[in-house]
Amino acid sequence: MSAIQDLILTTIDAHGAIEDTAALRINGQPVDQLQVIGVLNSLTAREVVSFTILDAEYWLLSEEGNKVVEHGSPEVMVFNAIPEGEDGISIPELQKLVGESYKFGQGAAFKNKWIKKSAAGFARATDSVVDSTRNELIAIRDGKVLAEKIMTDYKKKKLIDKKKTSSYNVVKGPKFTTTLAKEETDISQEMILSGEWKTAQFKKYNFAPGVTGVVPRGGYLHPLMKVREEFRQIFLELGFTEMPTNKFVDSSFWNFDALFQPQQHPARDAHDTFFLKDPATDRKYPRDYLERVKKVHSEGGYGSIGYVMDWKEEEAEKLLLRTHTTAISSNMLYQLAQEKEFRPVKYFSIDRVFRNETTDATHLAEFHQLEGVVADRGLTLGDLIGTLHSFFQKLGIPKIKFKPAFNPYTEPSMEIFSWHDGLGKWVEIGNSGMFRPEMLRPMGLPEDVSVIAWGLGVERPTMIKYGYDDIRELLGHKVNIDMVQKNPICRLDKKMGREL
Ligand SMILES: N[C@@H](Cc1ccccc1)C(=O)O
Repeated sequence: MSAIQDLILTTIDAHGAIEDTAALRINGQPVDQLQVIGVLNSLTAREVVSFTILDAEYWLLSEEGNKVVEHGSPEVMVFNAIPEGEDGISIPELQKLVGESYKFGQGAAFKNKWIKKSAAGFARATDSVVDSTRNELIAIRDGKVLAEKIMTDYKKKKLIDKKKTSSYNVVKGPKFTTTLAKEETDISQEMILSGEWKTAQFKKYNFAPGVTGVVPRGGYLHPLMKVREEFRQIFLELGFTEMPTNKFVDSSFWNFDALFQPQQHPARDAHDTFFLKDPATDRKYPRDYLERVKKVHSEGGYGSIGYVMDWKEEEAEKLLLRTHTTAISSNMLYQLAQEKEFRPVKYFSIDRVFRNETTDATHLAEFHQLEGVVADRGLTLGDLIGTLHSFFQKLGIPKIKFKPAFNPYTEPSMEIFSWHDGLGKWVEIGNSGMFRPEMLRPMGLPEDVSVIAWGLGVERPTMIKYGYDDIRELLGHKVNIDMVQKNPICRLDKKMGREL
């Protein structure tokens, strides 16, 4: 409860009413009446008190009036500046002594017969004077109201100003109490969980005409969409073309087999991958390409011995929710290989992928991946490292390092780590490598063409940027709207409306 509300309620309790709130004091200081009316309005709405407005006027010294109190009135200043005796003082000297007030003070002092002309200029015409203006202004400052004529005269001379105030007369309302329960505005999750809502008192809705509520905020971009757009801009600036990412469902063929991922690989287990029940299979892949993929898996080729195991189309035709965006890359590279003449490409994609994970604060069964693919003649691991450096530089991650890793479809492979200032350690942010000939040659890409590629999750940088510590909040309905508003998106494009 506010100190003012407390004071109002206890005063009424002790005296039955408050005659004039102007008399209220906290620590000896008068209480701000603007705060008083705020409290009174809310207490009145709850019928705890009712009040009437007391309008009052009071006088205040102007800046000029305060100067008179401090230095004396101009005519007294002029009188005091003239030395005793008949000779008096020269006008320029007197002007210099009195300063600004001279012009006004000299006339008044002369009119009052306090000073007279002398040989030098002016001499005193009386022994002493009384500064009644100053005395009266002091009285006004201390709250006295003098005769109307005097007041209007000083007002005309701009020595005093009239001010208006409001204070209040307060009496008990029908529901008067000194122990006022806190009123809740909204029911919260915590109140529901604790059961507090059962006894809590809620503020009444105010349907009074002309009362407007808070305009609900809405229409903001999801943090993931913002980060996705930032990534997209970086790729576009680097001259990359976006791959179409419009299907979540693909066959195991494009998601695994085309990438030379062995059919016995644990990732192809239902524990890790979501397979479809109905339809469960699809054979939308070229037969001749399928034959070449089958061959490289089971028998090898292009300098590889393959996996020396049976390869079954029944595994390849299984439909699944794509487990990585590399399924899109394999499709696009195959299409590129079918063009009459090879042309270098730089592709990227940013989209959702799915894995059969137990969800917790850092894992979800669906998340977003960002992928880059560059195909050209004569690319080396140095190109991959250099491209990643410039890419992460643009992303605002200047410190990266690589660690040798293994992927069925890349050789060499490198995990990408970035230095995390907040955590004070290196964190894994992605994976990369050079696609293997066992993947590229069956597609029909020329022997001297190499493809470098990398992929990273979108959620982790988004969580860091927008202050989430639970990934489930990011993809659930509990959007941290304040964080979203603090980070307005720079650009919007039509494509962004597609998802989420
Ligand atoms: N597909 C890999 C990332 C990757 C992409 C391209 C090349 C190498 C690795 C993953 O899901 O982690």
